[in-house]
Amino acid sequence: MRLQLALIQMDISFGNPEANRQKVIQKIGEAASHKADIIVLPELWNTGYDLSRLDEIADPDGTETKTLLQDLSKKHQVHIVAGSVAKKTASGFYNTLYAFDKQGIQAGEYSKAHLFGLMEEDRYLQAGSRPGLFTLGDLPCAGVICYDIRFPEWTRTAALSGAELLFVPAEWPQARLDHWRQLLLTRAIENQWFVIACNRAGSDPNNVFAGHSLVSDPWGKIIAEAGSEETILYAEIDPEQVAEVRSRIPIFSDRRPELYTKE
Ligand SMILES: O=C(O)CCC(=O)C(=O)O
Repeated sequence: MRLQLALIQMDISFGNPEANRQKVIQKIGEAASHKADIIVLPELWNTGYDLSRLDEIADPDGTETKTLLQDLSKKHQVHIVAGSVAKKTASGFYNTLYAFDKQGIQAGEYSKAHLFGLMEEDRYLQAGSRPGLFTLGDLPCAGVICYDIRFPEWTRTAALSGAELLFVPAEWPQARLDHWRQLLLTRAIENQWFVIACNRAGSDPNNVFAGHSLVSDPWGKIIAEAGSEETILYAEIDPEQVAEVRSRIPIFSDRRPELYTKE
C-alpha cells in the first residue's frame, strides 16, 4: 500500500511557542486536507534555538505538545511524527521527538542523543540515551534528530532493530546544505530504508536555515525535495520497496560484526 507523506518545512518564530503552535495547527490542517497518511514537523518547532530562555518557554514534561498532537492526529485521522520540542523536566531540558498514530495514541518518544556544540546544545540541554523506535500502524519506524545523522553507528543500530522508515526532524543551517543532502542519502543507501527528513526554513538571530527537506527511497533516489522557502513537501512512498532493495543487495546478512569491534 502506497503512503502519502507531508513534511511541514516551516519557519519558526524565535522563542514564541504560542505563535508556533498556531502555525502548526494551521499547517497540519492543510496537510491533512491533502490526504496525508503521515505528517512530519521539524526540530524544536515550539521554541527554535532560543536556548537561554528555556526555563520560561520549554514545554513542562512535553504535556502541552502531547495534548495538542494527540488531539490533532485523532481529529484528522493521520499519523504525526511531531518533530521535536524543547521539553522541561526535573532533570533538565531535552530536545524531544514525539510520534502519534491516527487514533491519537502516542507511539514514540525520543530525546536527541548527540548534542550539537556549535549551537550550544551541550550548554543548555541534556542528551537522551535511548533509541527512537516506534510503530505507526504496522510500519516499523525510527527517529533521530538533526546532528544525530552524523553518527552512522546510531542509525545502523536503529536499522538493526528493524526500522524501515527513518524520520529526521532538523534545524540544519544553510552553510552545510551539502553535508545535509549527502549524509541523508548515504544513511538511506547504507541502511536500505526510507529517509524522511524535515528541516525548517527561515532564519534566527544566529543562523540561516537550509530548508531542502527531502524524502529518499531505500536505493538512495530522491523522491521529493523542497527548496529553501517555507512549504509543505508532499511525497508518495511504497514501504514494500525496503524488502525488495534488501533482497537485491543483502548487506544485513553479509555484515561481519566480529570485525567491527574497535570500541
Ligand atoms: O551537523 C550539522 O552540521 C548541523 C547540526 C544541527 O544544526 C543540529 O543538530 O541542530
